[in-house]
Amino acid sequence: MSNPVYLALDLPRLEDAKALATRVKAHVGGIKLGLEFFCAHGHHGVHEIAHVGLPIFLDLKLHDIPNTVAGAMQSIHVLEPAIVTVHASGGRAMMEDAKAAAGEHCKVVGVTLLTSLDERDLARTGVQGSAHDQVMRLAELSEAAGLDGIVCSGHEVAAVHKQWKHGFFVVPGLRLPEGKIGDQKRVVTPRKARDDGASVLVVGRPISRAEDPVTAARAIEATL
Ligand SMILES: O=c1ccn([C@@H]2O[C@H](COP(=O)(O)O)[C@@H](O)[C@H]2O)c(=O)[nH]1
Repeated sequence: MSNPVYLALDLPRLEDAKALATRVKAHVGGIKLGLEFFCAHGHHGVHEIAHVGLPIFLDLKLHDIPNTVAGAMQSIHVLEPAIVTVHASGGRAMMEDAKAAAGEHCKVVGVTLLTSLDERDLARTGVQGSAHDQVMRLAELSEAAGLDGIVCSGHEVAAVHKQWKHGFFVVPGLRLPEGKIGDQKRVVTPRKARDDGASVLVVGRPISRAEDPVTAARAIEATL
């Protein structure tokens, strides 16, 4: 079985990002490039990281009117990403158009509720009910729109997996028991997320900010 861990390269300097990806590449299954990286380094940066030889996950969390999101998907097509994210709250038409504009080999997944949010945050955005219900609702909408899967926390992945048998589930907000949680709120261990049905485990700072990133990546790998 291939390594489900994708390293989130949330680093401002391209040279540092390349060096880290090269160092840990034997212990992760892919590289996730998000907004911080893409805003700083764009297509050039993605090409540079692709030279490391691992699948690229573009976590751009697209969220706009359908025509604009479809245009953005077409613009990143040349980068041949394995996975791209859109916000499921962008609605069914937006997700349908995003999927239609994606390349044949690119999985499009819908972000349900960010792992940095909890029920209180959700209520402040005007959404009543539990985090669990919000994730289940947006998972259903993502499936109806033809997406490949969703992004959710490890708290919900077992329930989503039960409802969407062949879905592709990306789980960030992962920490070993002794790890610093930081700005994340809905957190589980990588092992629990995997056991509950996650397809991809996103790990950033527990590796990128570790004193020895190779040892940290190996320690996570050893738990799986
Ligand atoms: O709900 C979400 C969606 C995306 N992310 C991204 O995952 C990584 C997590 O980084 P850590 O350093 O391991 O906390 C980061 O790139 C986020 O943008 C998420 O955390 N939650």
